[in-house]
Amino acid sequence: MARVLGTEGWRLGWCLFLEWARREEEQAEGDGVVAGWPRRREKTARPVASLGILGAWLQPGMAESTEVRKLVYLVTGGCGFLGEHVVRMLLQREPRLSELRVFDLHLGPWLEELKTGPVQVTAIQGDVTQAHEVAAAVAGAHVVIHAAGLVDVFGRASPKTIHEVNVQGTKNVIEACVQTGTRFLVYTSSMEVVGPNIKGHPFYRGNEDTPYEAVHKHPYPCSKAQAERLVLEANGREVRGGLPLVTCALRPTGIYGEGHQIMRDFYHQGLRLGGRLFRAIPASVEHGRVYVGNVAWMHVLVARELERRAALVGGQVYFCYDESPYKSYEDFNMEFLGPCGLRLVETRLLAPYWLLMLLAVLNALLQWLLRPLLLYAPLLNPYTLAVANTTFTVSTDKAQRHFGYEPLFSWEDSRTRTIRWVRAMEGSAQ
Ligand SMILES: NC(=O)C1=CN([C@@H]2O[C@H](COP(=O)(O)OP(=O)(O)OC[C@H]3O[C@@H](n4cnc5c(N)ncnc54)[C@H](O)[C@@H]3O)[C@@H](O)[C@H]2O)C=CC1
Ligand SMILES: C[C@@H](CO)CCC[C@@H](C)[C@H]1CC[C@H]2[C@@H]3[C@H](O)CC4=CC(=O)CC[C@]4(C)[C@H]3CC[C@]12C
Repeated sequence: MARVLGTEGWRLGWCLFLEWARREEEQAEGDGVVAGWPRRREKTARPVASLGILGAWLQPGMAESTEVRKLVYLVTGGCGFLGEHVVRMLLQREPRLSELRVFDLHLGPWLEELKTGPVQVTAIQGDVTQAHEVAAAVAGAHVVIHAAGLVDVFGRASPKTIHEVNVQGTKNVIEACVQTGTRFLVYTSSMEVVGPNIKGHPFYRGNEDTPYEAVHKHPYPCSKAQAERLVLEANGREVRGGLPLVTCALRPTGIYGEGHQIMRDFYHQGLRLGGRLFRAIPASVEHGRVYVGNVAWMHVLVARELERRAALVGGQVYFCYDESPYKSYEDFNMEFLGPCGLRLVETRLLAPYWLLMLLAVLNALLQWLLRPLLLYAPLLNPYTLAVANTTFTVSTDKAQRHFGYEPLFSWEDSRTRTIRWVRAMEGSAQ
């Protein structure tokens, strides 16, 4: 009996010691803050429950992998082209994730298949222009990746709508962070906040510090520039609970990869034209492009590092870059469309720049005339022609220096994946 009691007593003592150690550890993590992260409202189930408290000691690796799952992320625009890649990347590469909230005006059916994994995926159908919807989605999140936006350079939406979604929507996200105590905000900005400007000045292999006269007229770049400014100005604002907000902005150049709608449009246009696309832009005009997987990876990395390197990363902008080659917009597209059976026909003599501009202006005029009857929104308009026809490329290592970014996908990988995706479209939606 004494012996049994002795054993029980030893066990009890050991358990009490472990419990004491656990509480000490939690205490050390801070009051309501786990190493700078606000603690989740509901308590995460302790990972070693099935093994008993000793399990934590018996299987430290296992305990570690589940124990760390305590972060809640929110991705706005999570069902868009980039957003979907960010969502999938977070699930694959953010081991501390416990819940992933995907907020979008239009939810994708593919979200369902993500709901079976270890991370709770919460789909939220909502509108960033509605402050209360945004606040409800942000409440309790540790990190917000704000990728929702109205990407329209074709005149489909009115300038007012573009402003409401891109500027007011971003204001709502910032205010929601401040009100609910969310400390970390990553904003998906765009190269367009810099240029090309309306004067057509080239930006050749520039970086974040390259002087450039950023002059905008078009609603899309105007809205992105305004929204980016708001996000950067919000860095350091006190959020609920008294801690400072940490923000940064990522500026992708032209994103490409699986799911890219404009690539899809070019592919189908080529098929309609008997497997041909016609060169309109001189091959010497370089246009910066970056693979969607690498843009997503940059978001995941910077979101992770916002806390650890708040002083360095907070309030900063980073161009998104990888090993994609510098080429003209059309030549770059041919890297994928060529292997899928399209060819680029040289028409420089047939279509000089003045003629293209004439066509572009005609398109704009037609769009305006037809607006009361129908939406005419072709790819070619004076703005898209100017962007495609002005060199804009970046060469920088700022993201590598500040938060250790290296592209996850090589150029070969990015190319192969994109070609595979285009090939998968063959025969499908033609
Ligand atoms: N596609 C590109 O080449 C580039 C895109 N960007 C930026 O990346 C972000 C994502 O762009 P993409 O994925 O290309 O566009 P996308 O149109 O595929 O995705 C945007 C997502 O935002 C959602 N959204 C739009 N209005 C909303 C609203 N009112 N409330 C909630 N959700 C709303 C859309 O439903 C969509 O799922 C945007 O902020 C865009 O400005 C930046 C540089 C280049
Ligand atoms: C003249 C046409 C003949 O083939 C080619 C027209 C191509 C244009 C539709 C694209 C050329 C450059 C693109 C833009 C650029 O990549 C920068 C962008 C950044 C963003 O944040 C959103 C998208 C875009 C404006 C992108 C849109 C399509 C082009 C204008």
